Amino acid sequence: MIPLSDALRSAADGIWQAQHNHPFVRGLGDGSLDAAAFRLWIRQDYLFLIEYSRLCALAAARAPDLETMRRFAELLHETLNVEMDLHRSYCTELGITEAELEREERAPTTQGYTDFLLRSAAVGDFAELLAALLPCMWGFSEIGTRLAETGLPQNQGYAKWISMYSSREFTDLVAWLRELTNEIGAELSGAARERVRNAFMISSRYELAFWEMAWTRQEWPAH
Ligand SMILES: Cc1ncc(C[n+]2csc(CCO)c2C)c(N)n1
Repeated sequence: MIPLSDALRSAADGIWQAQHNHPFVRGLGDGSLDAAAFRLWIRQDYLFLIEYSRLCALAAARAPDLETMRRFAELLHETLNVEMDLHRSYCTELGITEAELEREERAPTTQGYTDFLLRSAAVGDFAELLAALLPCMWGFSEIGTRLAETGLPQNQGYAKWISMYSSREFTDLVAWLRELTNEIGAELSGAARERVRNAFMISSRYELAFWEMAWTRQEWPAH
C-alpha cells in the first residue's frame, strides 16, 4: 500500500499547488512582497507559534514511545526558544515593538487554525494530532525548498526566511515526521484513516488561508 504521507500529500495536492502559486509565497521568493503584508504575517505567526508550542507539548504527552516523546519535546523547545526568537528579531528589524507584539490579537484565521490544531489533540487520537500538525512543517519545508531552488531574493529578510525553511535540519525534521506518519498509518483502520485524511486536509486549507490572510491584510479593529 502507498505510504500514508504520500497518500495525504496527493489528496491535498490542489491546495498545496495553490500555496506555491499564492502571491504572498511568490512575493517572498522574488523579493517583491510588500513589507506591510510580511509584517502582518509575522505578527500573526508569532501568535500561531505560541499555540503551536502547546500542540507540541500535547504531542509529547501523548507520544506512543520515548523516542517520539523526546523529538516532540525538542520541537517544543526549538519553537519556543529558536523560532519565536527569530520572529522577535524580525519584528525588531521591521519596526514592530515588543509592546505591539504583546497587544496583537489572533485574527479569525489564526484563531480558527490554532483552535483546530488543539481540538485535534484534545479530541482525536495521536494519529489525528500528527496529521493535523504535518502540513505546518511539511508545507513550509516544501515551499522553502522550492523557493531556494529558484535562487534567493535580494531582500535579506526574505532570503533568511527561505534559508531557514530550506535548511538541512528542517528537511530532516520533516522526513522524520513523514516516517512516523507512515509507520502509524500502516496500522490504521479504514475509519481512522479517514479521520486522519480529514485532519490533514483541514490543516492544509488553513495553511493556504494563512497566506491569504496576510496578503489581503485582514486586520481587525482593536476593541
Ligand atoms: C501558519 C504557519 N504554519 C506553519 C509554520 C511552520 N512552523 C511552525 S512551527 C515551526 C518550527 C518549529 O521549530 C515551523 C517551521 C509557521 N511558522 N506558520
